[in-house]
Amino acid sequence: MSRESKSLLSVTGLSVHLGGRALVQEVDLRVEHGEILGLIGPNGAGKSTVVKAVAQVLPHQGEIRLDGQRIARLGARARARRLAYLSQDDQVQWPITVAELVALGRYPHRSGWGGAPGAGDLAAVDAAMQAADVWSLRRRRADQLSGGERARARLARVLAVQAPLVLADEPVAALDPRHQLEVMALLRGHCADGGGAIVVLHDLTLASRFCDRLLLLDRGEPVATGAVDAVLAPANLRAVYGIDAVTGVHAGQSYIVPWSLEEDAVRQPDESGSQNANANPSH
Ligand SMILES: Nc1ncnc2c1ncn2[C@@H]1O[C@H](COP(=O)(O)OP(=O)(O)OP(=O)(O)O)[C@@H](O)[C@H]1O
Repeated sequence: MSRESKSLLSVTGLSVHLGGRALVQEVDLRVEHGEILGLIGPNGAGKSTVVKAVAQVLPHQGEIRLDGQRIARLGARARARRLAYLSQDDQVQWPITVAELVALGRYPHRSGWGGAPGAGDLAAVDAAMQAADVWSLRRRRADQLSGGERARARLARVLAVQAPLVLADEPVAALDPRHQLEVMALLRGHCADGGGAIVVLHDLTLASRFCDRLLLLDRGEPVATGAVDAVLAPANLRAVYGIDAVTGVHAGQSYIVPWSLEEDAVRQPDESGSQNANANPSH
């Protein structure tokens, strides 16, 4: 069996052209069962475009396989059961309750795209609302929630699918620190159960804490991919973001905190002993 056929997701030579422009060019990536791949890069780098192409909502070139099967050959229902997509567009347009919004995640499992929900569907919806901490909001109108509440309700809809692969485009952008940690831990839990995820993140601290591997994009092209420490190397942060970062180790795990613009990055270790990336080139 080839390496690709074992991966939960493998993407080869992904390119997206829209409006006469190449938005993404020649991106390769894979997600193994049990793994979070963090997709990072500056604004406009092409992160959402990659995720949308994998979710099959944008035309693209290249090969995308789920557990070795070409995704283009899967029917819409089979695909929707195996891949759940949390888009960056965070609006809820309809005056439905949170419970009804989350139940939309079960449609791929119901007969005839709209048959009555079974006990398994109801249990999945309840579990997803509990996990995303929106149980107490379940009777509230989804279009009247705060940004953070809405983000968790939309995440619950994605969790309710119980798809092996989750594609989450900036799932923590609107969340307070506690809910950010909870959402990342939820995604880790999904992977611990054998699933996998691509998570688009701007927060490099969360990326270093929760992702197994990273893919760094810039201007539509891959700059670095692989182990977190290697991708977040000082040279990459400077080249792509024009920043330097403080790094350290806590509880046996390395972390990173974006610290300064490249121009004023030359600093001495501070009194606490932390060093910036420039002073600690080995990262
Ligand atoms: N429908 C479209 N038609 C033309 N260009 C588009 C379209 N959607 C996005 N783009 C362009 O493609 C590039 C990549 O956009 P994309 O949304 O993938 O970036 P991103 O890395 O997710 O950015 P951000 O961090 O700001 O969300 C940008 O230059 C954007 O303006």
